[in-house]
Amino acid sequence: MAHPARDVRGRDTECSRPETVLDGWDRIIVSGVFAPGSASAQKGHSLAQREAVRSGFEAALNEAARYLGATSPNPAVGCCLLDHEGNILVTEAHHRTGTRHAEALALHRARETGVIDRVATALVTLEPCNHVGRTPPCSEALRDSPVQDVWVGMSDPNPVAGGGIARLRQMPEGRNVFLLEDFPAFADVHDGCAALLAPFATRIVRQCPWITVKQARDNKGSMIPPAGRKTFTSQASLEIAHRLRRASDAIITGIGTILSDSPRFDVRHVPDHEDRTPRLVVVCDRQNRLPDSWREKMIGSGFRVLVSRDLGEIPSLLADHGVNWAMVEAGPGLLGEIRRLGLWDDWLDIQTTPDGPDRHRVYSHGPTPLRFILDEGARPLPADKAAF
Ligand SMILES: NC(=O)C1=CN([C@@H]2O[C@H](COP(=O)(O)OP(=O)(O)OC[C@H]3O[C@@H](n4cnc5c(N)ncnc54)[C@H](OP(=O)(O)O)[C@@H]3O)[C@@H](O)[C@H]2O)C=CC1
Ligand SMILES: Nc1c(N[C@@H]2O[C@H](COP(=O)(O)O)[C@@H](O)[C@H]2O)[nH]c(=O)[nH]c1=O
Repeated sequence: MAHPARDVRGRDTECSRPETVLDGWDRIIVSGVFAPGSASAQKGHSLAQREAVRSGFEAALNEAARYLGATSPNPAVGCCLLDHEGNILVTEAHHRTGTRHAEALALHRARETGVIDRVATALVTLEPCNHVGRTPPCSEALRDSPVQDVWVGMSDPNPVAGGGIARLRQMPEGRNVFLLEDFPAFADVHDGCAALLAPFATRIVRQCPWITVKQARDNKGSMIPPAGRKTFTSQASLEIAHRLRRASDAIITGIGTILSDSPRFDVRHVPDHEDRTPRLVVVCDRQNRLPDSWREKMIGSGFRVLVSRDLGEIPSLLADHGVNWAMVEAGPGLLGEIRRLGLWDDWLDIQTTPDGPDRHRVYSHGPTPLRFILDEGARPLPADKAAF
């Protein structure tokens, strides 16, 4: 099949951000250096403070990314609490809808572990909420804590939950709210927060999920596995594909894939969240060819199965089901249609090479949550969470 980059360029005209091509996964870890005289320095932050903010956000992002796919329809959010010297005291994340938000959980842990009086700074990847939902407003939790400085990674695109920054700005003199977007030296950290939020933000703003296509090709460019097999990529690539399954809320596939492979679509090569919501599979099938046996097997394994005769309706259908991030695992037939309609946000192209490791390319229209999927191999799970 032809190279997907052509479509990316085609859609660039509609995009405010330039095309991002990430080649391999070693270059997309959050990192960077501070320019001397940066906005942060002008606003009176020392180098040590800026480094503390950077490493705190990195910790918060990595922790939150582990819950992508578990929090929906809520966003994945991380929070890191620092002491007066900039040391990390607590890093926490939102785990799933209905449970404590990241800030509230981090403050709770700080109280539980007796470090609350040492907390000076809170770094939050998303604007703290300001409404009473299933949990109390995080803006109040921060206001009623010893936190002096709050750093906010992204403002909340959800009109219901916004207003937290304004509320925090009413904190008494001497307590500050900083937005990453005001600090050019933190542009890459801000991009990290945008990438983490992209699935949720897309659903809220566009009423459709973030859609990632995962395409595996052999060394001749074909997507078709050898006879008798379903996959041909390396173990490392399968792990990436299964991390993507774990992080996404739904799989879009085509009837051709079901009939050829009878895919399981479960998460096998990486640890899964025990308590994640049942996965949703949408099968594009216009002629009712879906075998009952496959559907029943999937439902028996805890999946919900929807059938669609109209690919174009799928994004809004998924958004109605609270899906933030959908991945496509389909053959060349459906991928051709998806490309033609421009129904994708990023595209992971895995190509096997004759000798040596597979080659991974990501095509994206902006900060892509795939960075967290590709990056995870470098981050072993903490011992206490390894068995989640
Ligand atoms: N390497 C990889 O990453 C992957 C490879 N594969 C391989 O791909 C092969 C199967 O490929 P293929 O047959 O193309 O299968 P697909 O999964 O791409 O399904 C294609 C079918 O989707 C339906 N469809 C197409 N467009 C639309 C639309 N606009 N709306 C609704 N339905 C639509 C059509 O069926 P109908 O006309 O009946 O509705 C079409 O025949 C297998 O060998 C499998 O192993 C599969 C997944 C991933
Ligand atoms: N061929 C191919 C992939 N193909 C996808 O994996 C599905 C099989 O999933 P499961 O039944 O859960 O093992 C298959 O139907 C197709 O969607 N994936 C990859 O990472 N690499 C590969 O080489």
